[in-house]
Amino acid sequence: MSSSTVLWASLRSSPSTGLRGHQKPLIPSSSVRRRWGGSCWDRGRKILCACTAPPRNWGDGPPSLDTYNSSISKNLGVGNDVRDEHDILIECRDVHKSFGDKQILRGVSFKIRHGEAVGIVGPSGTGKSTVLKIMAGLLAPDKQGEVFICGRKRHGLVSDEEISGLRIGLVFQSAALFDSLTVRENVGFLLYENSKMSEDRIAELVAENLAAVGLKGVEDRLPSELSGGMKKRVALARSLIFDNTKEVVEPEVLLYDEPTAGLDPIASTVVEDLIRSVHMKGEDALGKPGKIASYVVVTHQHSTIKRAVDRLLFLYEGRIVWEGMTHEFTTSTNPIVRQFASGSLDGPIKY
Ligand SMILES: Nc1ncnc2c1ncn2[C@@H]1O[C@H](COP(=O)(O)OP(=O)(O)OP(=O)(O)O)[C@@H](O)[C@H]1O
Repeated sequence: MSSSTVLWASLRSSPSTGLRGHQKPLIPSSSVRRRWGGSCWDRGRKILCACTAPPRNWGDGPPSLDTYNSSISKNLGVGNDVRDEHDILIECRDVHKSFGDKQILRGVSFKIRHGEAVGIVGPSGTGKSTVLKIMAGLLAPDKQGEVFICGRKRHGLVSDEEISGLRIGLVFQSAALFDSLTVRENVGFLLYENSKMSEDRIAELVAENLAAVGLKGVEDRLPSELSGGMKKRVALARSLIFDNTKEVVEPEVLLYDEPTAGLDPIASTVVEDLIRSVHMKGEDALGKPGKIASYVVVTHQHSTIKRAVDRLLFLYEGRIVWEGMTHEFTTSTNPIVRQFASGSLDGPIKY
C-alpha cells in the first residue's frame, strides 16, 4: 500500500466481529445507522482458528540468516525450525502471489510467534503490503503457498468459518475514520455491529480504549475535529476494542502498514511508542499491560525499525532474503541489506 496520505483505519476480523474495513461500515447498527444513510454492505466473514496460543517469551529469537542466496531464503523459517511450534500464530509457507502476469511473491515463508514484534522491510513495490493483506486474509495466495492460522490452514480469504480463536487487525496507513461518525461510534463500531452489549457498556469500553492510547474526552467529536495524530490514535483504539463479555478472548495480532510514513520525527516516535505500549510486553497509557499478542509492522523508516520491532524480515524480489534481530540489521554483511540500510545507490538493488 503506497498511499501518500498517512491515516489509520483498522480492519478487524474475528469470530464475533466479522470483517471490518477501512471502507464504509458494513451493516450499520441502530445508533450508527442514524448517521449512515447509505446502502447496506455485506457483513464480512470471519477469520478463525482453534488456538491456545500459549504465551511464550521468545528471548532473543533466531540467529540472523545473513545470506544473499534466494534459493536458501526460499525455506527460511520453515521446516528447519526446532523451536516449539505451539506458539506460532501465523505462518506463511511458500506463498506465491501474482497480479495478472506480474509475479510479486515467489515463495515467501515465515512464522509469527506469540509475543513477537516483527518488522517487514524491503524496497518499494516488493510486496510488503501484499504480504500483510495475505496474512489478514484479504488476499489469497496463488495455488502455490499456504497460510496457517494457529496451525490450521486457511482456505481462501477471511471466510474460514470452521477456524476460530485468533483476531487479526490491519491498521492501514491510508483510509480514514468514518467521517460522518463520532469518535465514539468509530471506536465502538465493531461492538455496535456485532455484540449484544448495551450502548452504555460500549461507551464505557470506548472511553477505556481511548484512554489506553492517551485520549480522553474526545468521544463526541467528529474526525474532522481531530488532528492527524489524534486520528491515528482513534484508529488504533478502534483496532484494540473487543467484546470482553465473551467467555474466551482470543489473542490478537495487529498488522500495521507503514504507520509512520510521512510523519515528522517526533510524531513518529509517539506512534512507535504507542505501538509498543499496546503490545503484551508494553504498558498502555493507563499503566495496564497491552492487549496485543504480536504485531507486524511494514515500514521504511529507520526509527520505526529501531524503536518498534525486535525482529526483521527483509523482502526482496518476492522472497524473504534475510531475517534477523533488529540490532543485526545495520551490521549485516548481506549486500542487499547493507545497501538498503545505508541508502546507497551501489549494490544489487536497482531503481
Ligand atoms: N490489487 C492489485 N492489483 C494489481 N497489482 C497490485 C495489486 N496490489 C499490489 N499490486 C502490485 O504489486 C506490487 C507490490 O505492491 P505492494 O503494495 O505489496 O508493495 P510494497 O512493498 O508494499 O510497496 P511500497 O513499499 O511502495 O508501499 C506493486 O507493483 C503493486 O503495483
